[in-house]
Amino acid sequence: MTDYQFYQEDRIQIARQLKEIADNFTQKGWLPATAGNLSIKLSDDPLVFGVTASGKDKESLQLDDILAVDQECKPIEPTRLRPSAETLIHSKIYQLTDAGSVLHVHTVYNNLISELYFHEGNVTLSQMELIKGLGIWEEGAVIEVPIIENFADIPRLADEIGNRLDPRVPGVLIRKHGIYAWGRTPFEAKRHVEALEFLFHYQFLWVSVTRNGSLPLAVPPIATAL
Ligand SMILES: CSCCC(=O)C(=O)COP(=O)(O)O
Ligand SMILES: [Zn+2]
Repeated sequence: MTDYQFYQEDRIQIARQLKEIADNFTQKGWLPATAGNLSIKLSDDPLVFGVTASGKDKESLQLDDILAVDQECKPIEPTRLRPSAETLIHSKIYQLTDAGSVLHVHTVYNNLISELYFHEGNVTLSQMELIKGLGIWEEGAVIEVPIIENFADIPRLADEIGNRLDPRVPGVLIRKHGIYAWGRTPFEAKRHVEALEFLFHYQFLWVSVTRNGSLPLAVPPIATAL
């Protein structure tokens, strides 16, 4: 039996976990138009991880839409699937952090925030209870989420993400593209995506309220008690 065959059982397991996460994010509208890619690490040394195939509709992800790749993003065995075009970013994050899972989603609020704060290089989020969802429990915590230019050249984009990672913050924004977030487990990575998305949504609405003196028209009115 080759080393790679040895991963077989784990690969079925991680395909199920990735599908569960994709289905959940789909309900939230976070994987539109085939956007997004998701991965779970199978082995540290050598680095091997399961990642979604490129161009698949992540809103109806199938278990066989996931393939296992090595550190260079090469499939570990013959397959008709192409790994996500952004697999190099996953590999970079696995190499530089203790991530066991890396998740990437495109949302309207992460795109808005990435453009609103791009020229500052990061978005500062402070004194929000949901910062604890990132595993940061100090009172009055202030964090800065890096914002990277959306380079079309993926090796350049991956290098830039690697250069800007903040070890305390499990996520980076790519300008008018989306977010990469990660965690030691798929559950933790999902929690980090959800916490960051909540914080971006809040931040955008808060800035809209305070800059314009009113809520944006698109915000539904606050429900009144019956
Ligand atoms: C239609 S989304 C453009 C590509 C992208 O940003 C993305 O997240 C999906 O790429 P993949 O190769 O992983 O399908
Ligand atoms: Zn993307």
